[in-house]
Amino acid sequence: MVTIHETELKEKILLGITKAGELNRPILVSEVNKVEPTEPLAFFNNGNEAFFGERFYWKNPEGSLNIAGVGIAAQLSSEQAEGRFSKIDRKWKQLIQDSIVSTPHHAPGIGPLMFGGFSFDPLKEKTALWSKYPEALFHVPRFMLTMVDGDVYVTTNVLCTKHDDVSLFYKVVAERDSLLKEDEHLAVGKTAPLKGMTEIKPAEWKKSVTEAIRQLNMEGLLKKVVLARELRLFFDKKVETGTLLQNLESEQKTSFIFSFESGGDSFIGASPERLVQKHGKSVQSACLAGSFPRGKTDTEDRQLSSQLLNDEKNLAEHQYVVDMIRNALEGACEQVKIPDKPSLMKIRDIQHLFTPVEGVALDTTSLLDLVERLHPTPALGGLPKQLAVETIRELEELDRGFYAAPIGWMDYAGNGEFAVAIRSGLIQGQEASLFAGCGVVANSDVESEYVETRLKFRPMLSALGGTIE
Ligand SMILES: C=C(O[C@H]1C=CC=C(C(=O)O)[C@@H]1O)C(=O)O
Ligand SMILES: [Mg+2]
Repeated sequence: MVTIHETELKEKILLGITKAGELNRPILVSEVNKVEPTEPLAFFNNGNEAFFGERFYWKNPEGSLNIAGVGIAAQLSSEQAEGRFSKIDRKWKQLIQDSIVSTPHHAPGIGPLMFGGFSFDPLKEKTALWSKYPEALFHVPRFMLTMVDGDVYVTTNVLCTKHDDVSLFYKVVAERDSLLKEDEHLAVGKTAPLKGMTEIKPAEWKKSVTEAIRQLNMEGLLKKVVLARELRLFFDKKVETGTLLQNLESEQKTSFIFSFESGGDSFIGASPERLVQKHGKSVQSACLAGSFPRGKTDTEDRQLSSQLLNDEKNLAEHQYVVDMIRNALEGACEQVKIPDKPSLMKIRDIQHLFTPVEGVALDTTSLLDLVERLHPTPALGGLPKQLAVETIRELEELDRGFYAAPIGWMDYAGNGEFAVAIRSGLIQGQEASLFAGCGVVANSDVESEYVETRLKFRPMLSALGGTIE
């Protein structure tokens, strides 16, 4: 049980209500309290009854930052295709500019923060699958538990309007107390039994890969295109997302673990791929493309690793990503440092070619500028960017929604981090869709690409109690 001895929130909310009247717009009031160690996943689970559909969850691969958001104080969204990144950036800056923030604690990820993401391609025709997720969607949580390097903080965010009164304070404190006083039971065990699964149109998918290979061999501009497909799962009961997150955490220890709820659906994943992190001026990104299976024994695994590091097709697939990320960041950074050769990232179900990227941002560069420049990298779209996205729009049957797009957070100081939402799935009650794609280049082989996508379904499928060869 966590107790917060309230000091200033009431005063600040009353101030917020007055300011909202003066400026004639809602004012965000935010307070941070340090609390006894509490698991963010337990806090997330405590919100299951009262706040289902209004939560998010985030854990970085290093395990140094773990955030759970419950409830929605404010929502920022965009249905526009053009300028959606800068629109969200502007809306966030406006909200923060007038806000009243009360905190003696300063670190990326505590205090007012928005969590959410963007769709992969706003110009792709939409299906019912992603009806709960617009082209850009961010939530400022009502309550947020952040664990930073082992210390735990609760942020309370209240959006005050001129019509509110002091009862708002009592309501918020009662909600927060009930969230924090719940028995912090960690969900353990199994998710709902898996009843069946269907690969969505695998033959059509292979045909589009064949067509992409044909186009890549035409001596045109297109160098690489990433094509993805869907696996639909059916369960006996509603999937417990808290349990799913716990399974992902224990099975995918070095990945970003994320969940973002909207209107009753949950978009969840264990992504190994950082799109970009910005802390102050320091920028980190990563190139992750080129894949081989893991070996069954150490010897076989080492053999596969050395083959991957020397495989021409995978090295080409990887190099396109390195070149594009260098280009994208050079316009927004003073310095960009990238090693000459890739190393390996080995995760439970697969191994990848990996090149880390470091930069120093220009003073004028915001995190969402970097996201816009990078999305989609050739690990998710292809090369050249525009042509690859158009090719995907035409050849791929899947409505990607938030799959393969940026997901993450940005705080009031402009710090934040976005992962690429791969190894992910959309949970819809008793059903789920998992997504996996692969980088197709001129000398790709259709059958091997198909097998590669099967490997990429595994992290989510295993955490949901399924298997695929
Ligand atoms: C598009 C996906 O993976 C990307 C990231 C790493 C390796 C990839 C590859 O080797 O094809 C993909 O570019 C996915 O997992 O759905
Ligand atoms: Mg590949």
